[in-house]
Order: sequence, then C-alpha cells, then structure tokens
Amino acid sequence: MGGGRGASIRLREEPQKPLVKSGSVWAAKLCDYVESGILWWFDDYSSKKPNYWMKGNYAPADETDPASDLPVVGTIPECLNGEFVRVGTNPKFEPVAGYHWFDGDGMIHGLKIKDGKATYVSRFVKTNRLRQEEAFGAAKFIRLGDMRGAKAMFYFQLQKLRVRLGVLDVSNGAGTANTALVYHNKKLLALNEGDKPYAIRVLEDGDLETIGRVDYGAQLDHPFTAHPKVDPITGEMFTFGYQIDKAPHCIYRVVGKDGVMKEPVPITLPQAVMMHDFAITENYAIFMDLPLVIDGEHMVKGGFLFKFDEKKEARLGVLPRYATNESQLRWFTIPLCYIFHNANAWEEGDEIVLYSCRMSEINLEMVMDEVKPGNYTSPQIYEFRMNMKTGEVRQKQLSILSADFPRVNEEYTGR
Ligand SMILES: CC(/C=C/C=O)=C\C=C\C=C(C)\C=C\C=O
Ligand SMILES: CC(=O)/C=C/C1=C(C)C[C@@H](O)CC1(C)C
Ligand SMILES: [Fe+2]
Repeated sequence: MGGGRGASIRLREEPQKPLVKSGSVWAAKLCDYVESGILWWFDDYSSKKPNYWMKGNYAPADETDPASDLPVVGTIPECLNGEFVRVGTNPKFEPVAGYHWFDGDGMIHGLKIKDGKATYVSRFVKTNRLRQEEAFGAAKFIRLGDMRGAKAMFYFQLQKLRVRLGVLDVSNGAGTANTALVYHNKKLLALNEGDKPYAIRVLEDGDLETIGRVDYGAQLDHPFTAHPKVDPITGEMFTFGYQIDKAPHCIYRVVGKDGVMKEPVPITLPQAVMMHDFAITENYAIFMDLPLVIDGEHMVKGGFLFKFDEKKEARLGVLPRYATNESQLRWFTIPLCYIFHNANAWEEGDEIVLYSCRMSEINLEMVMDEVKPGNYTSPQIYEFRMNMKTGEVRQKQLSILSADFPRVNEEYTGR
C-alpha cells in the first residue's frame, strides 16, 4: 500500500517502444510452441468450437474513425451538446484457447452531439496488455477463459515463463479497462476490477485517446473496482479494490473532489471473493462479502477459478464512509445469494436501505458457454434493510422480473 499523500492524479509514463525486446522474438516463439503442446495435450475443446461470447451480438468489432454528420431522424435539440460514451468487452485478437466474456479488450463507443449534428467513434483503450499483444499481432496473455480445469495450472506457468523470458511485461498491469467508465475530477476513466484505471481524453472531433494508467500520484497500488461511486453533493469518489492473492483481500479508498486519494482502509475478508460492486449512502459505504470464492483446488479438479460456495456466509458490511480503519465495520448476514450490481442505497432513520440485483445462486461455469434459461438463475431486484441500532437485516423481493446492470440518475447516488 502506498504511503504519503499524492498531490493530484499522476499518470505513469510508460515506454512506448520497444514493446517487443530483441531476443524476445525467439523466446515468444518458444512459448507459442509450449502453448500448442498444452492445447494438444488437453485436446482443448474451447479452441475448436465458436465461443458463445464471440458470436452474434458479442462478435468482435473493429475500431471506427470519427464518422461525422451522421443521418439524423427528426432533429437534435440545439441545447444538447456533449459526448455519450460507453465501454464494453471486445477481443482484438482471436483467443488461442479459452475465452470468457470478461476477457475482451475494452472498446469505448462515443456518440458526440454538437450543434444538431452527430458523430460516432469507437476506440480500443490502449492498455499495456493490448499494446503488447498489438506488437505481436496475437493474443498472448492468460485469460479468465483459461482458468478452468487442470489446463489452467499450465496456463499460469506459461504466463510466468513469458514474463520471465521478457516476452510479456506485467509490471504495469495486465487489465483490459473493459467494464465501466466513470467521470471524476474532470477525468474520464476506463475501468476493470483486475487493474488500475486508464484515463481517456475526449478530443474536439469526438475521438477518444488513451492518456495512460492512473495511480493517483503513486497512492494506488492495488486493483480498483469498475463501479466506484461519485457523491453528487460532495464531489468525492468512493472506491475499493479486491485482491485475490493477499490479505486483507479488500481495500477501501476515498478520492477527494480534487483528485487526491486518501489513505487505504483495509477491509479484512476471511477469503478472497469476487466483489464486483459496492454502494454508498450519505454517511456509509457498503461492501458485499458474498460466497463467489476464488478456489484453486476447485479449478484444478475441472471447475472455474470462481466457485459459488454454499457453505460460506453471505454478508453486507457497513462502514462509516470517512472511517480510517475497519474497527467500526458492521457485518449483516443475509440469505445465501450473489449480487453483481447494486442500483442504489440511502438512509431512512436507523436503517440503511440497499436495492440490488440478487441471484439466489450463481454458477459461472454454466455461463462460460451459452446463456439460456435453465442454465443460470436470473437476478431480481431486492431491497435490503439494515438496522444500525438493532443489528437486524431484512430482505424483500421487489419484482419478479429479471433485472441486472441497473442505472439510476447519478444526482441521486447514495440518497
Ligand atoms: C476478475 C477479473 C480480472 C482479474 C485479473 O487479475 C476481472 C473481472 C471482470 C468482471 C467483469 C467484467 C464483470 C462484469 C459484470 O458486470
Ligand atoms: C459471463 C458471466 O460470467 C456472467 C454473466 C452474467 C452477469 C454479469 C450478470 C447476470 O445478471 C447474468 C449473467 C449472465 C450471469
Ligand atoms: Fe458491472
């Protein structure tokens, strides 16, 4: 964890060239042979059949240079000016073996509207990972899709070999910036929970340019969630990161309105879990310790690295949002479930209210291939009420409809 206070967002200056060091071309070839050996040995089916997450609506798309003066049906109100941006997962290079929906490179799509005219653009986030794969013209990094079954152990070793031989450099992260965007302190950030944010510049013609990886003046030295929350009143950004390989497994951070990141607050978890989202209220931050655990043994026996462990508790943790340590963190045990996304949270008297997309269980192995009714339990909107006085928690289903990826008007975040 970084010590001291950084003055403002600092972008890491990373070498642009050479991405492929002399000598590493042969080492790269050697590793590619090792990889084909692994695939031959495991007779890998995923490389033979078209992946569900690479077809149809999910099929990879090329970049689009700014296409201006698009045909408009009706008229665009003159007062509407700005750029709507979204990010999604889009693999630039054909995966060699496994592929998971969360593995694609981050591509940002922008729709700029100015003076009644519209421009569309799409650009990859130029992550350190993508820039290295571009230099080879091929996929080289280990993917979540490879983290299933005994083959995964060989893939972890292969990635280590590529790093040791100087084929790949992971010292500046290996994330994809593919999950979500946040705008804070006049900076647009592209996020993935396995890495630090990437800052993006929106150019005059609507084009999108990657500035670089953000470490908040060397304050940030752990992964950063894709779903931080910006308080609409104070302008602060509340965020956290979960770490698979080391305790405390979760770290809470506050970034001031001025972009200065405050000291880390450890959130000690008994075991590493996939903690995809969290929530804030006016006075609290809410963490989700849910039983989607990281289980290497399960993986080696044929499963996926992330396993829903029915024997583990599901808990929501409430911490005063300016706490400097975890002594005031209160855990509320809830019925077994998994939650990818929260809609919002707020306070009502002694109660903290949280609206979430709750699944009674999750089997990520089933959705590595086709997603269809019957192979996963769909999420519904639930209300959780945590009483800070009595310590009680209640849950209520609000709708029978399947719902996820919620958005609320950000002027109401935490209220
Ligand atoms: C766990 C992970 C990367 C770890 C690398 O060290 C990435 C997970 C990504 C999850 C996503 C994109 C979830 C999206 C759900 O809405
Ligand atoms: C592909 C994967 O691992 C999980 C995908 C999903 C979500 C991110 C949200 C959930 O509502 C649906 C589903 C397909 C499980
Ligand atoms: Fe998400």
